[in-house]
Amino acid sequence: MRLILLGPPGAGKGTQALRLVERYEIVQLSTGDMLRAAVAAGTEIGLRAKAIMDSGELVPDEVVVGIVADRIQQPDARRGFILDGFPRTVRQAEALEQMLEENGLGLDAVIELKVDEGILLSRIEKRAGETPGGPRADDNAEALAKRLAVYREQTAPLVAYFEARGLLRTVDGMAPVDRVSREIESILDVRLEAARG
Ligand SMILES: Nc1ncnc2c1ncn2[C@@H]1O[C@H](COP(=O)(O)OP(=O)(O)O)[C@@H](O)[C@H]1O
Repeated sequence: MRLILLGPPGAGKGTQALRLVERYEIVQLSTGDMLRAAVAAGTEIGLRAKAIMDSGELVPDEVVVGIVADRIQQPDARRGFILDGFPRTVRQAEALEQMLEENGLGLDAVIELKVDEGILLSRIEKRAGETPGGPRADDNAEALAKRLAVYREQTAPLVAYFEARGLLRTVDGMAPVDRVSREIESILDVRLEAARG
């Protein structure tokens, strides 16, 4: 099972990814988490990425594409993966398509979590208060406004991109967490059945 979770910051991608990881025995590949780990470890990529991330802008495509290309080759990704926070631009989506093709792999689904923008700030404030070790540097109103603008401009076009490829499924991200999970699972179970023939 290989899928993408698409949606604005605060849509619930990370929460849903954790549940799907257990159910389908696949790994969650969150480019945000990987970049934060690079920042914490003080690697060259981390040093380049920190200020960009803190402001809510996107890290350059070639940086994240490189990280993902390495990661999907790891043995634990062989059973499948959930991409959370990637792709975020059409160029990233094209690069993904190419790297999957080179590895003889395809995507099973792209799940769009649709939410009202009005609820995102309060969700992110809630997350900031719950994060062990303190809030993320970009979980504040100013960076969120930037992240939302970037989402609208650069990431939202991916909805049409994946729709055109017959991969897009939209789920109501305003519903309670369990309900969202059930909807995603029923979409994925149908795909798995179809794949089994
Ligand atoms: N695919 C990506 N392309 C470029 N930058 C990324 C990507 N994924 C994560 N980042 C950087 O990391 C930040 C945090 O990402 P993430 O944890 O996915 O946040 P969000 O809560 O907005 O989904 C982004 O604002 C961006 O600076």
